[in-house]
Amino acid sequence: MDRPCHPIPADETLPLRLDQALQLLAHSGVPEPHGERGSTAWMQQLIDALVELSSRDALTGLSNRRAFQLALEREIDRVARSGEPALMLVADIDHFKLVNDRFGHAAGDEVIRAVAGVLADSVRPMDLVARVGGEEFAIILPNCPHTFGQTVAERIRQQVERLRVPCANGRELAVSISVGGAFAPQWVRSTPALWLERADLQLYAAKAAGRNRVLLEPTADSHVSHEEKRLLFDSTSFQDFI
Ligand SMILES: Nc1nc2c(ncn2[C@@H]2O[C@H](COP(=O)(O)OP(=O)(O)OP(=O)(O)O)[C@@H](O)[C@H]2O)c(=O)[nH]1
Repeated sequence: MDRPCHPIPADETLPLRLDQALQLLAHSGVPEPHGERGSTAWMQQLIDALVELSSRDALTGLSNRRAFQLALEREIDRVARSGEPALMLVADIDHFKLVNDRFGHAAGDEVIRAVAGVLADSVRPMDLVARVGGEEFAIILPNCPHTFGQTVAERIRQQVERLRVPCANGRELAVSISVGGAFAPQWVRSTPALWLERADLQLYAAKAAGRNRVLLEPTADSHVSHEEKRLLFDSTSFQDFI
């Protein structure tokens, strides 16, 4: 739950060391805040810029794992309160090690950047796309009806399949992704870890089934795990009725 935010009075006796923060922003291509240096408005812009920077993945500009975890917690709360369906997709580039081994790490980075671009362009502005590992991405799709899940995930997979990434000596690289997905259990309190684990299970299954495919957890009642039921009905007497 969001905590109330109170303005903090400035302490005139404590000089602020801002050089490193400003250097970090300059190094990341973020312009210095406008206005009078040290004023409250200036400080707020500085803080906002640092928060933004600490939420982004440096290679792709997508949300990073930290921002993803925060968004995941917020989404779980929202689903439990509103009952709206929300889908989590996890996508991993297939045989990515071969790209690095054959074409070099720089080409590998280009592929990661290009795939990130496709993922970001394939979803709605309200969806959150994050790079959560080396060649692994996660997408949270709030308010995504069950019937659209497969279509959305399949569209993303196909768009990556069509991608051609230019690399040294005029060649173009083609890659594929495997995608796993799971819906947040509606009206049931879940945890970020459990939701992610269910999507990951589908990703492993997609890899094991041959890669370059989408597998979503079936949306039957059975998708509410025992652990999630325990979180909702934290009493043994209720569990017997489920
Ligand atoms: N170029 C580049 N490579 C990375 C980065 N992060 C991780 N990697 C590499 O990504 C590769 C991931 O390989 P694996 O986990 O073996 O998986 P894979 O080859 O994609 O095979 P499957 O996932 O089983 O299809 C490793 O070689 C890592 O070194 C990065 O930021 N840039």
